[in-house]
Amino acid sequence: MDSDFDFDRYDRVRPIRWTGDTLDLLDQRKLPFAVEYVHCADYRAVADAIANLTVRGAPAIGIAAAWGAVLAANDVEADDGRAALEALEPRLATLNAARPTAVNLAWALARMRRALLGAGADWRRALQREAHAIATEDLAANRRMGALGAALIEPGSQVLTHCNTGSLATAGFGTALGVIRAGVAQGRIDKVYAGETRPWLQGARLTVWELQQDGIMPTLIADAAAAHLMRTGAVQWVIVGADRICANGDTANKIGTYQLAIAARHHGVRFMVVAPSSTVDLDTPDGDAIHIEEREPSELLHIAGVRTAANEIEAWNPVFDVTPHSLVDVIVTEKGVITRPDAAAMRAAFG
Ligand SMILES: CSC[C@H]1O[C@H](OP(=O)(O)O)[C@H](O)[C@@H]1O
Repeated sequence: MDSDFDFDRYDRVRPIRWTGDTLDLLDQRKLPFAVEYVHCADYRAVADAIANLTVRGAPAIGIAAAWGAVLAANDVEADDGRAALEALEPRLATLNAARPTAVNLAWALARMRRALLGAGADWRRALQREAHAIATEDLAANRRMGALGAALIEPGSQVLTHCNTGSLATAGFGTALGVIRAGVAQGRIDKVYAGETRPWLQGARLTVWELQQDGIMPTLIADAAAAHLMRTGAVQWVIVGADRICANGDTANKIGTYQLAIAARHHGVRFMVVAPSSTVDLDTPDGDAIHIEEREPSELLHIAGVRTAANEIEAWNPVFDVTPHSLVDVIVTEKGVITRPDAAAMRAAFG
């Protein structure tokens, strides 16, 4: 992106703040009508905040877990990093178990383990440095992806996005929403449609609010309106994030992404997945191997605490789905753009 790109104008939200003693997390359960922070003083509070979606978004939960590992060390005495890791391992496992689908949790905690194994008596500083590096690298990756993804979008385009993949889901700027921010700033994107993203409403509550902070006014649509919108010819790209990208290019993302990809292919709308390389998991061969998180049915049966479905019924609430690589036109990471992703292309890019 041009050196004069005004990131400050297009990146005003920070969901994660390390104070030196606590991890302060913007409570995304209360947005857009309340801006409140939860102050986590120990690793259990961080694990709970990840599990209950106080903080959410694949890169953001990895960053939160990294700072959770720093908090976990507060009452640990050890002569070096290896001894500290032995004492910390059960706590890292608690953090890792908070949510299963996004690989970024495991990736971030693996980096924290490596930092400890290489540390001597200064292992606490090594942990803090690593957590800070993970967040700093994520922000830089997002800004790089913004430039790479926006360059693929023809001026005058209109796009559809799903869920929230912005500053709220990352260290800042966002993944798919970072591409959209950059595309708007460069005059390539004229209109942004945002899917509401039931049942947790990340689109209606988070993406719309986040873009408003930047002065970008999206158009909200019901998830069920997406295929009809594509049929009208109104959008040229569907741009989404990812929680795990497999060795063959299959991607797990927010529930509803798979049907967007099917509709996009049927209507000749191009489909872009944007995620940092920390979301790429070459150890997972394909989408069938991904653990899809299922959350409480109550999240589907209520909106804002008000029951919206008939009483005494069953509900099934998977919160991710898998889009096969064959339906993805491009994957954008900070390392580059992969066109028509498949196992060979993933090996060439990341192997
Ligand atoms: C850049 S965020 C990636 C990903 O995370 C979101 O899921 P959740 O809100 O449940 O954490 C969504 O799938 C985004 O696309």
